Amino acid sequence: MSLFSVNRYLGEDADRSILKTSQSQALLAKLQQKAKKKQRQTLIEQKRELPEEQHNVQNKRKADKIPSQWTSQHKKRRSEVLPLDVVDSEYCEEKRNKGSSVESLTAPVTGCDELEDTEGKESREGRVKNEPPKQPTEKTSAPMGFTVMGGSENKPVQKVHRVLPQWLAQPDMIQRDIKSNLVPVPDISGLCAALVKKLENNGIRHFFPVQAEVIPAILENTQGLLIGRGGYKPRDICVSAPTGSGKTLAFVIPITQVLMERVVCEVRALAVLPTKDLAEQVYKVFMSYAEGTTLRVAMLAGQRSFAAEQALLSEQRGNRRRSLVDIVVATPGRLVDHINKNSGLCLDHLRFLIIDEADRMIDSMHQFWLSQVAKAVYRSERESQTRTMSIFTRTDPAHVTAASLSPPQIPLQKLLFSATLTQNPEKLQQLGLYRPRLFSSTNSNSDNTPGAPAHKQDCFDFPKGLTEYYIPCTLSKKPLLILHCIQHMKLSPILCFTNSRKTAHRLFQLVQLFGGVHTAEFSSRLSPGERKKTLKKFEQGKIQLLVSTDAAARGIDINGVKCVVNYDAPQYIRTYIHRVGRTARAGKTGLAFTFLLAVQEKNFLQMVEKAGSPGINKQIVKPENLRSMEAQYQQILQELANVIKDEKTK
Ligand SMILES: Nc1ncnc2c1ncn2[C@@H]1O[C@H](COP(=O)(O)OP(=O)(O)OP(=O)(O)O)[C@@H](O)[C@H]1O
Repeated sequence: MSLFSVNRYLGEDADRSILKTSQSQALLAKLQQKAKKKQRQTLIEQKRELPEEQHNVQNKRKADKIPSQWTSQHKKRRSEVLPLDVVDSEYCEEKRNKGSSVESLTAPVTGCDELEDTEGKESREGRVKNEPPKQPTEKTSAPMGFTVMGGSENKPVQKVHRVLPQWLAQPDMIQRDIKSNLVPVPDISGLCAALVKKLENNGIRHFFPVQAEVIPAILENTQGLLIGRGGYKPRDICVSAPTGSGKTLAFVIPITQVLMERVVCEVRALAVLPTKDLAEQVYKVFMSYAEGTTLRVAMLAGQRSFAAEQALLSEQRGNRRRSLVDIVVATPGRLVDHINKNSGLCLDHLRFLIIDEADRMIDSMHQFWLSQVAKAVYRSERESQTRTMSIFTRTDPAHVTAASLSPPQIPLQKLLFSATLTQNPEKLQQLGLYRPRLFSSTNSNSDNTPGAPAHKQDCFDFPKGLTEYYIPCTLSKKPLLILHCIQHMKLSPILCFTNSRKTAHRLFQLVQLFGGVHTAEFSSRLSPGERKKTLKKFEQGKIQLLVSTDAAARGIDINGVKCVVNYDAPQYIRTYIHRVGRTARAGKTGLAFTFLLAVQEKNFLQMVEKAGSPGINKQIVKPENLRSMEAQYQQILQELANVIKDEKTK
């Protein structure tokens, strides 16, 4: 028997399953009622058959007003007819329903005592007032009048609404429309002239909305020796803004600004990204703004040998270790390697931990990379003092008290960025955020009161300049459709996504055999060097169709993608958002097409609508528009079969 129950919000799917459960429970209740009715009928029939002698005993007792008692003989006989609990409760109920005197039958039976407390009493009073007998309620008739210990009860499952904590329910809002909310760079205070000049040289005279909000928020907590204002620990910052909205500069600029004032070189900023390609991209941005300053940046993503990376990190001078970098950009696996192998990466002075593509990084939390970083950051005081002569101490995060803040501290501030940041507090909790502050371009809570239930699932923002379409099609027509997009709809350059490496390769081969279209593939089949070259060619407009796996779906900033095509419909909404987000970046416009099979249409459209898409338009491509290519297509399919065969033998 459960003493209490905890109702948990399990997402919309759970709600649906609750609905299903209540439906099945209703069905069960109906069946139980039917069974009960049948039992009652049997009972009545059996009662009629009770021996004359027993009726006489009962009648005699009633007449003499003998306190109602079951004689052992009576009990025995009743139990011979039906099991005791069934007989007693049903029989009592039957009697009561008929409005007859039930005292003689109910009094000695414990299960019926319970009934007496509630319904039985009422019915007697009712009879005194000559009121008509009441119909038994659900409670009295339920299960035979006895409280079933440990049994399953037919209670409807309570629907639990999601309730967000205040910081998630009430974010600092970021304007969605980039173009009409540009903020001139000099309007943001706290940036030195050199950095403003560098921004200008890079063609940046205005900040995008996310940058205008987040840069001051990061700068406001940093003074002098990097201790929070008034000695307090700065709040962690989470940023959820659309793809291509400029999140990278939102952390690169303030971090560069803060660290430019440092005296001693130590690792003070660590940016963690899920893939090598993304790490390299962020590394390049840091490098471009660190150029001309004394700041040093290193990348730990396995692009070089471990020893080469190690040499970048620190050098030994006598018995002292000297850091050679201020900013480290890393992938989780390589980072953990360096921490565990004690390669010279010292995180004692780490001030900023940037987690880009945060939702993906949370998913990879099973790799325990964050706990390894935390271990390296909060090493015991004694241990760290033997290695570095520091005036700072760093203690494990705990409650903030006057005592805990009295020695100088280097606070560690976490900065999370994503276009699809989860709003699941349980997932975010894994990051151990300190008084987090959310900047978001969507408010998923329709009711703005703090703690009010949010009924929607995670809802995301789409780039303003993006127009979404879907094209209903059949499996065999997909290759012709992509060619139609290039040759007749003139949509190139197209970034085309497939769900697997194999499909990407086959489609690439097929389009090549067709001829007339400059095509390339982008997947883990290629080495990092080849991938880099391919992206460069695509950016230069030398490739009309780039067929890619999801390797290029997240975070990759490719200039001039006019159109994204989902050759295979993505299974998850986050994948869709990141794929289509490779176009319509930095306030520009872009098109996204998704090829949908008839069986996929309903679910896919529902998924996109639920995620907050402003609308996805239907684009029909008539079969006659593809007919001119069909004969060649059939011929090429045969050629392709031979190419595949050759490939396999090789
Ligand atoms: N203030 C600005 N002015 C002009 N261009 C900008 C500005 N800020 C960023 N950009 C450009 O916008 C593009 C997108 O920026 P960025 O890659 O940072 O987007 P993002 O929000 O990180 O996207 P994603 O979520 O897809 O990773 C980049 O090419 C960047 O150079």
